[in-house]
Amino acid sequence: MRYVSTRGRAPVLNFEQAMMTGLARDGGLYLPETIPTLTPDQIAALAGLPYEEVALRVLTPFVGDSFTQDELKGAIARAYAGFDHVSRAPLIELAPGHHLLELFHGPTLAFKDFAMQLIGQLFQLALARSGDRVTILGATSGDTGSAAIEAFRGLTNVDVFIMYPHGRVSDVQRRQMSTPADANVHALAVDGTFDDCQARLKDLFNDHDFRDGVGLAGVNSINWARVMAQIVYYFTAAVSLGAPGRVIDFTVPTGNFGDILAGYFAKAMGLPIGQLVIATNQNDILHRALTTGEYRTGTARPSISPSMDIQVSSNFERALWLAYGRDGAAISALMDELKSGGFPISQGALEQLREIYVSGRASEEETTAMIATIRAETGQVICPHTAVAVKVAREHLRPGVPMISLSTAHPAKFPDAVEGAVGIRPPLPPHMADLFERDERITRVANDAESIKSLILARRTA
Ligand SMILES: Cc1ncc(COP(=O)(O)O)c(C=O)c1O
Ligand SMILES: N[C@@H](CCOP(=O)(O)O)C(=O)O
Repeated sequence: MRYVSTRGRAPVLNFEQAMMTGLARDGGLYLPETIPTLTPDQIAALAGLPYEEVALRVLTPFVGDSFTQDELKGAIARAYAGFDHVSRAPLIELAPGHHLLELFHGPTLAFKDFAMQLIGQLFQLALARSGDRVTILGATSGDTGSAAIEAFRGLTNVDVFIMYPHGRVSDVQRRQMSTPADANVHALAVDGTFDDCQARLKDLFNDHDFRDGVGLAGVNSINWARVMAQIVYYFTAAVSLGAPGRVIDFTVPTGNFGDILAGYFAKAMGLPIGQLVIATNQNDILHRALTTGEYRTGTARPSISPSMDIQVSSNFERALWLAYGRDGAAISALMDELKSGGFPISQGALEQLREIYVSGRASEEETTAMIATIRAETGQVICPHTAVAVKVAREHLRPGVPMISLSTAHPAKFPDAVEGAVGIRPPLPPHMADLFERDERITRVANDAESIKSLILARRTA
């Protein structure tokens, strides 16, 4: 499989190269040149298989010959062995026809573990083969950072620097990043928003001398491997409800657009997904883009679903590339316009996007109310990101078509929001029970590429 950049001017790479490269050298994002498909029989045959086997069958065509089947199979097995649920991604019925896909049974209690645990394994295989050392730089609104630290902590050939917006992640999320004692991981509190962190990340990737000098690698969803790994649970969930024999709808709480893009790829591979519903919180740039046709950024406002406090939605570039007929020059021009505030989406591209995605938003009050409603109706306690999805999903239910809402984080990661809605603080699982007794290690850093660069150069060992 060959991978091409959304901006059309970076080298074409194989899977392993694209994974180790992260951001393309022209500033774009890598995507597979063609989308592999599974026949209805191949999809039907996934029913009842272990998660790991489905992952192997779905991911193999994307990985191509970068890893042998044994290597990939071993990496998948190790990636999911630490999950605390035998199904890895269990599906529970919330109400007749409306299901929750629980994606928080990995070590850091959010859906990020599905991809991060796997790419942690694949990075180790690739680095062992090449003998290289890398410096991973990540930007997080809370969950990617903790998942990355968990996946790469303690490795001798990797340094990990995670930038998060100071004061804008939950206490649990911050402590997940700041308490690991491993010398190779560094939590950086940036004076800014998540969008600032992501922009600084791209600044440093686009500084080719620095990038090459420290062997910069990226594990945000700018890395195609992140999106790819998330395709799998769309298959396991849909097949367990009768796909390919019936159409299934999905609602995805959305910020950086990685998770819902994985849903699009599942659909393009042949999974009969009907609606793909984008659910945003009050930072609703994507909902506004779909409804008005104008993709315009602003400043993210802190919310009770902080992981989705995002205005510049990185993976939307991939969706635009597909909608603009894979025109790298057009995407480069649009991304330049985005730096000065935004752009109108062309009519043709907008029509294509609207054929694939629908959208909705949940205000702060609606999110809180939905946590309370679900608790009252089912006894279930859901996290605020999940509540955003459930609220929007309920507006898109269709008779006879099952709806699956993605439950992207464990409620214990956001105890204040949950307590504000239902008066209880969900307990952390046993492996994190002493999280608030552990020592924290945080470096405060200015929202400035040079300061972040100096810090990395001073701290890295790899
Ligand atoms: C808990 C949670 N839900 C939803 C999202 C949004 O996912 P994406 O950025 O892939 O759109 C995030 C952040 O990525 C998250 O951490
Ligand atoms: N919500 C994310 C933001 C980063 O997204 P990514 O999928 O691009 O890594 C987070 O929790 O950090």
